[in-house]
Amino acid sequence: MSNGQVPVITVDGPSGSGKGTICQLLARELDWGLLDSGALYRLVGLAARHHGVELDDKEALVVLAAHLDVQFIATEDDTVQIVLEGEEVTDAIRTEAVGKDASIVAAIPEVRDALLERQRAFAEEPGLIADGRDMGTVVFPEAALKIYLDASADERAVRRYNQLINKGLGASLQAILEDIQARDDRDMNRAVAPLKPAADAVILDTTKMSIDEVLAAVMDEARHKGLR
Ligand SMILES: Nc1ncnc2c1ncn2[C@@H]1O[C@H](COP(=O)(O)OP(=O)(O)O)[C@@H](O)[C@H]1O
Ligand SMILES: Nc1ccn([C@H]2C[C@H](O)[C@@H](COP(=O)(O)OP(=O)(O)O)O2)c(=O)n1
Repeated sequence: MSNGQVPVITVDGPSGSGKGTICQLLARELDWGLLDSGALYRLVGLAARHHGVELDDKEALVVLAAHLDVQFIATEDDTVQIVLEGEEVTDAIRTEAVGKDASIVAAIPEVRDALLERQRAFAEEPGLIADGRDMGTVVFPEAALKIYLDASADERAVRRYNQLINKGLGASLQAILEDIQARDDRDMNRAVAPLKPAADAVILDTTKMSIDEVLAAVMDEARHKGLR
C-alpha cells in the first residue's frame, strides 16, 4: 500500500459508471476516508478559468496543479465542501464543461505528476476509498482491492441526463452521449495513465445493475479480502 500498510480500495471507470456514488456509500459503510481524484483535475480546470490560463498552456497549468490551494471540508450531513482559493466551488466544479476541461488538463503528464503525492497523502488509517481513472494502475498499485466499474455509454448518458434533470437543469441526451464518448476517447487513449482496468481489478459491468446491487457486489469482494 502506497502509504505504509493503510488499506486502500480503488474504484476506477469511465464517466457515469457510478464511481462517485459507490465510493461515498463504501466510505460510509466501512467508515474509511474518501479520495475524489477527479475533483482535483476538475479544480485545476476551474483554476485555469479563474486565472485566465489557456488549456494548451502546459507550463502555467503545471504551476496551477502544483500550487492548488484547496480545502476539502467535511460537513455535518456527511458531504464534503470544496473551497478553492477561499471560494466555495463544490457545485461549480461539477458542470459538464469543467469535466471536459478536467479531462483535457489530465492528459498532461506533468499535471498528473504534480497531483500524485497529494493523492497518496489521502491514505490514512483506518483506510481509503480512492475514486478515479488510474487509482489501481498508477496511484495505488498495491491496493488491497481494485474495482473497475463499467456500463454502456448509452446507459451512462441516461444516468447523467436524469441527474441533470433532477437538479432542475436542462439537458439534451444526444449532447450528453456525445460528450461522454469524447471524454472516454480522451481518457482511454492518452499516453500517460490512460483509463483501463488494472490487471488485478475486479470488473463490474453495472449497465443492468442497481446501485444497491453494485454496492453489495463490491462489499462481497471486500469481505473476501478480509477488509471488514
Ligand atoms: N448502478 C446504477 N444504476 C442507476 N443509476 C446509477 C447507478 N450508479 C450510479 N447511478 C447514477 O448515475 C449518476 C452518475 O453516477 P456517478 O456516481 O456520479 O458516476 P461517476 O462518478 O462514475 O461519474 C448519478 O445520478 C447516480 O445516482
Ligand atoms: N484519477 C483521475 C480522475 C479523473 N481524471 C480526469 C479524467 C476525467 O474525465 C476528469 C473528471 O473526472 P471525474 O471523475 O470527476 O468525472 P466523472 O464524475 O466520472 O464524470 O478528470 C483523470 O484523468 N484521472
